[in-house]
Amino acid sequence: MGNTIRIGTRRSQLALWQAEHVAELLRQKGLQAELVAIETKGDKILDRSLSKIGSKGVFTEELEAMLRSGEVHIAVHSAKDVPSALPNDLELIAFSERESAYDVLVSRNTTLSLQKPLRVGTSSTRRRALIRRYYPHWEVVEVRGNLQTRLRKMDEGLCDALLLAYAGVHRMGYDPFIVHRFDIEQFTPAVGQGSLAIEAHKELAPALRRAVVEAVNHPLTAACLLAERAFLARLQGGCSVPVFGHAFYKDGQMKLLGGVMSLDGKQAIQDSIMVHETPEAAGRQLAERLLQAGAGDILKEIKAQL
Ligand SMILES: NCc1[nH]cc(CCC(=O)O)c1CC(=O)O
Repeated sequence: MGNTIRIGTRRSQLALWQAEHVAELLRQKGLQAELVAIETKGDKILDRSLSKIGSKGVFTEELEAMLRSGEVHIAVHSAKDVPSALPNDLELIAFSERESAYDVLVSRNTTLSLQKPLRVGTSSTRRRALIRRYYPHWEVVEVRGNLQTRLRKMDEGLCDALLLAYAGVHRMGYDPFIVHRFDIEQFTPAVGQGSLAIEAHKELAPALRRAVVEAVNHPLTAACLLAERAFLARLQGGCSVPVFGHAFYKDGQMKLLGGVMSLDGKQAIQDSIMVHETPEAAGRQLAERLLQAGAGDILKEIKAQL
């Protein structure tokens, strides 16, 4: 191929780690790769909660423009940050092998008791709702920004602990500050959590596209992500809505968990499905089941509140 594959990425340390991870996977296949890092709208807006910015894709728009102009061949995203509906001319061509998808509680105080009242920082409505439901004695503090910024805010006293994705905490080397790991069945992660999505223009040269898929795509993870994203697409939940979905393999069989929760955590509709047909069909089917059980009313109420 000869040419260097240019990889578009955000500029946060986590995004750079992730893009470098993809570059490394490409290099292991004998390809050349370099990063092109930019600052996105989502990185700049730190004073408003993400749920209030409204449109999804605040982390992806600028990278998508670079895919269209040809400045980069592929863009690396946290799969969780990619909206379920993509622009018509772009597609996700690969999903990396998923890191453990669960959420963790991070604190400098490693003897923290979860039974005590705590001020816990998050900016995710999913995590806020889950805290309200399962840890009602905690106070939720809005803490935004990249991981380093959030940790600094915690150190400045804004909160006692942060609720975060293990994947990011681990990639940044903050494992020593993990004080609790949440159960996936109870504290179900956001769709895509822990995996990286590779986005490309539909007209990317076929040989290049094939090489990237070959080097980066992890078929079992990709199958899970297809189920989760079909589930999310049917419910039209973005990162601003407490919708959660997580697929995994157990004994060679895929299982998809999914649910919707009201912002105050009081109403929850959740269910699971064993995936026998295509992952997409199972994702849609689980979403239909939740809608029949009343998830639509919860979603409508949430959208009116935001
Ligand atoms: N929306 C922020 C975001 N997007 C991806 C990750 C973590 C890495 C991952 O889920 O792969 C995070 C931080 C967090 O939720 O704690």
